[in-house]
Amino acid sequence: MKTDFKKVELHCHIEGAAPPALALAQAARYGVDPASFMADGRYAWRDFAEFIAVYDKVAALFRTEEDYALLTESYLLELASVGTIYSELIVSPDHGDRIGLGADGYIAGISDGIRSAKEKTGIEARIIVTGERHFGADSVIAAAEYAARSGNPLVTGFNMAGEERMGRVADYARAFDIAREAGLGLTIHAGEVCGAFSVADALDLVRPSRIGHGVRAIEDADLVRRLVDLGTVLEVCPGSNIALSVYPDFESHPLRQLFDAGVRVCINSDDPPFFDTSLEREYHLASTVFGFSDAEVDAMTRTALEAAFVDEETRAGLLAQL
Ligand SMILES: Nc1ncnc2[nH]cnc12
Ligand SMILES: [Zn+2]
Repeated sequence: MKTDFKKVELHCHIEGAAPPALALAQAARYGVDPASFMADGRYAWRDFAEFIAVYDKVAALFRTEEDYALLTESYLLELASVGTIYSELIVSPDHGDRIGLGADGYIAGISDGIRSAKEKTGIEARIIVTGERHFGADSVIAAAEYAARSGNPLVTGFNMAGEERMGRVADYARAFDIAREAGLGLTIHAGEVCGAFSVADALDLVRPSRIGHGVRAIEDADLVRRLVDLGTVLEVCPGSNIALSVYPDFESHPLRQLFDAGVRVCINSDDPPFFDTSLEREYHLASTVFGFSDAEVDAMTRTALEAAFVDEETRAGLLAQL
């Protein structure tokens, strides 16, 4: 088994990449009591709803452009150190607004972090603006409008994350129309907390080229065939799914079944320190627990690059590195 895979990640939330030690340092700096989101040096939550609430509290510890530049650069340097050549970061302008930094400062800090990591290591990265479902349809539409007019060449995609049980995809479809018209790549969290119907809704109403998670599509054989026919790429995050109890253990996780059925899948970490994971660990799990051969792991990395929201010249350069 190879251990030095070239790696690609399409699905990691920027605040979800904050190591607990950094969050604690930020809390001390801003005089925030960490007791409501951390215990014994770890993020503390018991279920998906609490996880989302803790995520938002951790996000509120990053308050300046410099805070975001440091967080972004640190995560990308870590990725580069384990052989990652490309990363897409899921970012929410709402978090910038909510701490008073504003969306522009928030994206500027993240962009600075991306540029300095690229200078130091060569790692390529892009920004996927996301609406947070639990902040309501208006805020998701505002996030799409922001992404559509951003003019920042690093902003190449639009996503929707957050509490999947809030509303139906139809309530948020307008946001995706705005992003599609602006030429952004589309991906959406679905089939994580909610069942196969949420993936079908996403395909019907958003027509995304990728889906965040999507693993619960396995509950509907016709839907699995539809994903195969469409070539939709699932950004699968196994460690996250186990930590959030979408599945009780890796043995019950459908990654292998989806791959064998011909669904295009790739491997991601989602919010690594929240789930005691890392992209490196997710790759390791693919080889060990899921039993993928080296060639199959490389094929998933290739799938990720084929589905990446980058221009064709950048894609060709990245594919050439595999
Ligand atoms: N796994 C996840 N699902 C939905 N929203 C999220 N935000 C951060 N991580 C998330
Ligand atoms: Zn996610």
